Amino acid sequence: MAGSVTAEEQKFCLKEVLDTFKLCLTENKEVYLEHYVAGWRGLVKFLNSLGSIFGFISKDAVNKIQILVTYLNGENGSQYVTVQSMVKYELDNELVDITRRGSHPESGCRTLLRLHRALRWLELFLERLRTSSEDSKTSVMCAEAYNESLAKHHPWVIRKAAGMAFCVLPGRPAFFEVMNVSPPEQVVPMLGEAIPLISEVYQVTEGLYAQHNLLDLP
Ligand SMILES: CCCCCCCC/C=C\CCCCCCCC(=O)N[C@@H](COP(=O)(O)O)[C@H](O)/C=C/CCCCCCCCCCCCC
Repeated sequence: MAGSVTAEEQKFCLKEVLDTFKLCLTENKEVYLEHYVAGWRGLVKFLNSLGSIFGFISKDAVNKIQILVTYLNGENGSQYVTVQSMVKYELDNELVDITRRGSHPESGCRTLLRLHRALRWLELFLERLRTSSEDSKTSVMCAEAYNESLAKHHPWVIRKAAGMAFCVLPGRPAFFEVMNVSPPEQVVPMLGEAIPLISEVYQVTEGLYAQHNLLDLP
């Protein structure tokens, strides 16, 4: 049926996300926006499978993905092929609110920055998952990763809501099951493959944003 999304398409698959992040970097270490947002889309599937308490997080991520997809598919889409070209285009054309929110509250640069900060959370969380023992608590790993990364950018109310959502995260075995990896023993090696890729994409973006003083965009 045209336009309908099958259950299979909505199902998270760690391998799929891994493959997407593999495609993210060009030979010159630029970040393809198309694959970057595809990686996030895949991750949001995981979040959606955890229940409605994560809906406010998923909604925010989907909203930001959609903003970037609209730029990618828009009339200036060719300027948005890589994060590097997006930064250059938006800065050259004064399309970014640099110090306070003004006429460009949804620039590609500030929108991607929010996902970029979340990518650091993901890297820290996955590394904890990878090295955890069977009885480790995903809620604790998630909260620790959050406190080391995203939390400093969020107001009290969001930190509280996120903290409450983390408490209902499933245990490590159920969590691994949702990753849809067969056999499940492959989850840890697959995380071992995914984390350096995610980390490299994060580092390249961080370097670019630092170089242009964009790390604190309002
Ligand atoms: C490999 C499989 C295992 C891990 C799967 C993880 C799946 C995670 C999928 C998505 C993560 C959500 C990314 C959230 C982006 C948040 C961006 C952000 O910081 N937005 C805030 C600021 O935006 P503006 O107001 O300036 O536009 C916004 O205020 C935030 C709202 C929502 C709360 C965000 C809390 C984020 C918590 C970290 C994610 C926890 C997911 C737990 C699931 C394991």
